Amino acid sequence: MPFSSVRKVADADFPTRWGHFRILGFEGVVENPVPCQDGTPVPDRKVEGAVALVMGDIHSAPPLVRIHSQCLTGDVFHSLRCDCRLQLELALRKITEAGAGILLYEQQEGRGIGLMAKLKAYELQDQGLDTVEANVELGFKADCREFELPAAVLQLLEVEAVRLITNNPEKVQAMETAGIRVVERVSAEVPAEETFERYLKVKQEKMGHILEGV
Ligand SMILES: Nc1nc2c(ncn2[C@@H]2O[C@H](COP(=O)(O)OP(=O)(O)OP(=O)(O)O)[C@@H](O)[C@H]2O)c(=O)[nH]1
Ligand SMILES: [Zn+2]
Repeated sequence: MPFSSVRKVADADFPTRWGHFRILGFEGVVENPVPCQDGTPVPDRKVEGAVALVMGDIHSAPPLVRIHSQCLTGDVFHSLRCDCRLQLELALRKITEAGAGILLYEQQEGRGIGLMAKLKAYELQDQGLDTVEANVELGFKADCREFELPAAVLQLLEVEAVRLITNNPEKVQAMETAGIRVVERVSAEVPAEETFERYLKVKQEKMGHILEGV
């Protein structure tokens, strides 16, 4: 389900607490998106946005790249139900230390089910279901994300090979399928807090995440 058009809509200066980036905005059209929830009709096409924080020379060698999926609860409120915020910080630190890299922030909140559905999934998790079972109970797949837009953004940035910061082998596979060579997987593992230990265990056991300390 290719993007018929991906275009850069903005490119601006972006100082952060970690280091000095440029912030780029991209927009793409997904043709025939795959349905994610049982019984819910999907439009023929939808417009999606993604943000890239870019630092340094990203062309003379495969750059560090983090594809971070939106997690309002973690990224904004520093939730300790999940490891997202800590992973975001880890990635920004690694890129800054390397002096070069790309953080792609894509907007498939809640592994693509959306914010309200994710909050409903949290309710179900409070009743004992795990992160996968809760999605399924709500009629969703365990993971509804598609990574064509991040891959297309990398192609637009003329980046063909990357060192991908992730614990998720499916993300590596998704990049390779979309034509981005992953020359190295760089671990995105963060120290487990008690509040999200079980969540990590489920990601390891049911979603195949590579986690050494869990
Ligand atoms: N549906 C759902 N989404 C969640 C839950 N907890 C976190 N998320 C979302 O999960 C996404 C991040 O995916 P993860 O499974 O944590 O990690 P990943 O991106 O697959 O892999 P890494 O690259 O290793 O981080 C974000 O969009 C979060 O909003 C949950 O309990 N239910
Ligand atoms: Zn999260």
